[in-house]
Amino acid sequence: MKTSIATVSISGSFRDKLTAIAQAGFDGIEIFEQDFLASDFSPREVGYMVRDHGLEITLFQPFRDFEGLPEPHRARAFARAERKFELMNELGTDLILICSSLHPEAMGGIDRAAADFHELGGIAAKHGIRVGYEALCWGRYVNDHRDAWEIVRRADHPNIGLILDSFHTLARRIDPDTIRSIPGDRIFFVQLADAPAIDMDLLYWSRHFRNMPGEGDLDVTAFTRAVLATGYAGPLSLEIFNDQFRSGLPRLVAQDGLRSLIALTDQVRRNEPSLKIDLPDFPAPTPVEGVEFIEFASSRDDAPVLESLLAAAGFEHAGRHRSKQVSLWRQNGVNLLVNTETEGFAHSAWLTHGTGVSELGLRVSDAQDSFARAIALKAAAHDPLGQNAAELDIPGIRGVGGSLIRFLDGKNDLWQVDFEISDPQPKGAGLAKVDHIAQTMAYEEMLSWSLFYTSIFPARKAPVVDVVDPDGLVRSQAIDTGALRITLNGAETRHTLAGRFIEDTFGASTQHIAFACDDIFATAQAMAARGFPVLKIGANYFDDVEARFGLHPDLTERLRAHNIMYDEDGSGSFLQFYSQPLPGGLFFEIVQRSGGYGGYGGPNAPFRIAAQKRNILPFGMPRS
Ligand SMILES: O=C(O)c1ccc(O)c(O)c1
Ligand SMILES: [Mg+2]
Repeated sequence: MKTSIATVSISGSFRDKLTAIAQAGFDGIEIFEQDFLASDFSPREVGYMVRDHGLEITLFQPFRDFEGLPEPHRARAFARAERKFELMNELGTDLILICSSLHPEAMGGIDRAAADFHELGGIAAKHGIRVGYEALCWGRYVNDHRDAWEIVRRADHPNIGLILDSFHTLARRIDPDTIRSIPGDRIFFVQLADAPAIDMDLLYWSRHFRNMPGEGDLDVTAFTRAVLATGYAGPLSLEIFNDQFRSGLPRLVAQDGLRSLIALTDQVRRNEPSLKIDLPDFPAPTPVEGVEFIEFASSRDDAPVLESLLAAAGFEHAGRHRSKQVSLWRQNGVNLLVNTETEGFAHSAWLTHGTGVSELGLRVSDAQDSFARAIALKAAAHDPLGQNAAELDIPGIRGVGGSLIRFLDGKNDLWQVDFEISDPQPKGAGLAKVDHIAQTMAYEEMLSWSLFYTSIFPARKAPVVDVVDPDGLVRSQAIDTGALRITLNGAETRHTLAGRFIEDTFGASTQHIAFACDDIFATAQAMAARGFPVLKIGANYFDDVEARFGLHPDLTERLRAHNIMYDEDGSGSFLQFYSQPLPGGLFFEIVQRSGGYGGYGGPNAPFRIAAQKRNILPFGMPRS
C-alpha cells in the first residue's frame, strides 16, 4: 500500500511540508496547485526537491471547471489543460485531478461531459498524462461518484479514470458499497478524509473541518473497504482541509496522518479479511482491563502535600519500592505511586511540570502485544523499567503531554517483584477504582490525542461537548478504552481553568483523576473525618438541581451538606464531588454511577469550574 498526503493538509512553506511528510514516512505527495504557485521554485526544481526527499508526486490538483462548457469557454479549457500537462511533465508526475464543474456557463449532460473527456484523453495521452475525474459533493451537475463514474465509463478512454474522495461520498451519505461494482483499474486515485458530524453547508464543511480518518465521525473504514474490494492498488492519499492543521506543527500533523492511515488499513483488514492489504502484521487492539497504577512524579519537599491529600482521600501508605524512592498508596484496588527519585524520567517530569501524574500503568491481556501495536502505530518506545535485573521489565510508550503509559498483564506481579508491601488491603474511605482520567491540552492538539488513544485501543468516542468556563470555552471529549475512560479537554484560551493548568504546569497532561465508589455519602463522610479539602459548591446550584430533577428535599439537603453534585441521563444517575486543587492545579473527583449512567456530569462542569475559580488558593498553601 502506497501512502500519500496532499500538500494542503500541512502548514508551512513548501519545503517545510516536504520535510515533515518525508520524515513521517509517506511514499508520496499530492501537489496542490496553489502550494506550487505560492512557492518560488520552478516546476523542475519542485520535482527534484520532492524526489530528493524520497517522495513521488502522486497527483497534481485541482483542475477546475473543465467539462460541459459552450464555446469559447470550451476551447479555452482545453488549452488550459494542455498547459498543465506540459507543467506536469516538468514536475515529473503523470496524474491530474479534474473536479466536477461549478462554472456558471457549464451545461449538464452525462454524454456531453463524456465526449469532452474522451477528447481530452487523446490530448493527455500525447503528453503521457492520465486524467482522473472527481465529483465534488457540491458540484453543479455532477456531485455523486456514481455520476462521475458513468461519465468516465462513457468517455471510454484509457487515459481517463475516476478519482474517489471519501469526504464527497460520505458527506452526501452515499452508500460506499456502490463503489464495489466499479472496476479497480478504472479508479486512478483515492483520497481519504474524515470529518466531524456537523450539519452545515457541504463546501464550508469540506474546506474547514476535514480531519484524519478516525478523528471524525464518517465511516471511512467502510469506504476504504469498498475501494480495496475493487482491486484498486494505487495510493491511499490524505486530503485534509482543516483550519487547525493549517496552523499546526507540520511534523505532528504529518505523523498523525500516517498513524491514521495505518490504523485505518489495519481496521479494514480486520473487518474484511478477504482483502489483501500490504501492511506489516501487528496485534489487534485489545481493551484496557484496568488501571494497575497511577504514578505521581514529585520531590521530597513537595510530596508531603500530595500525600496528605491522598491520606485525606482514604489512601494508606501500603508499601515501598525495593530499590527506588517510590511509595505505594493504596485503597481497595486502587494503587497510587509517589516517586521522589532525584534522577530518571519521573524526576525530569517533576522538574518540567511540578508534582503531577507522570505514568499510567494499564492492565491489558498481553502487555507485549499492546506494546507492539502501539509501536506499529508510531508511538515512541520508552526505555523499559527494570534495568536493575531484579525488577520487572514493563514495556512502556511515550503517551501524550510528556507522560508515560506502561502495559502490564497477569504474567508477573509487579507488587510482589518490585515492592515491599506492608498493608495488602487497606479499605480506606470506600474508593473502589479509577473511574476516569481527565487530560488537558491546547484545543489544537485535541484531535491528535484522541487519535493516539483510539488507534491503539478499541476505543469508543463520545460526542464533543462544550464546557463553559467563566473565561472561555473548553471542548471535552470522552474516550472509552474498556476499563479506562479518558476525558480530553481542549482549552481555547489560557484564561480558562484548563488553559491556566497547561500554562502553570508547562503542559502536564492529567488535570484530574476521578475515583469511583459505591456509597458516595458514606465515602464523603469518611473523607470529611480525615480532613478531605472538599470543593465548596454554591447554594444556587442545589436549589436548581432539586427543581430540575424533582429531587426529594432530603436528598438535596444531603447533597448540599457534602457538596455533591447530581446528574441523570436516560439510564441512570450520577453523583460527584471534588477536592480543592494541589499547587499546580491537579485535583481529585469522587463519583458514584447508578444504573447505566454513561456521562461525566457535563452539565455540572460550569458550576464546578466557577467554584474552583472562586477557590484559587490550592490545598496545602497557608491561608493567612
Ligand atoms: O474544495 C475543493 O475545491 C476541492 C478541490 C480538490 C479536491 O480534491 C477536493 O476534494 C476539494
Ligand atoms: Mg478530493
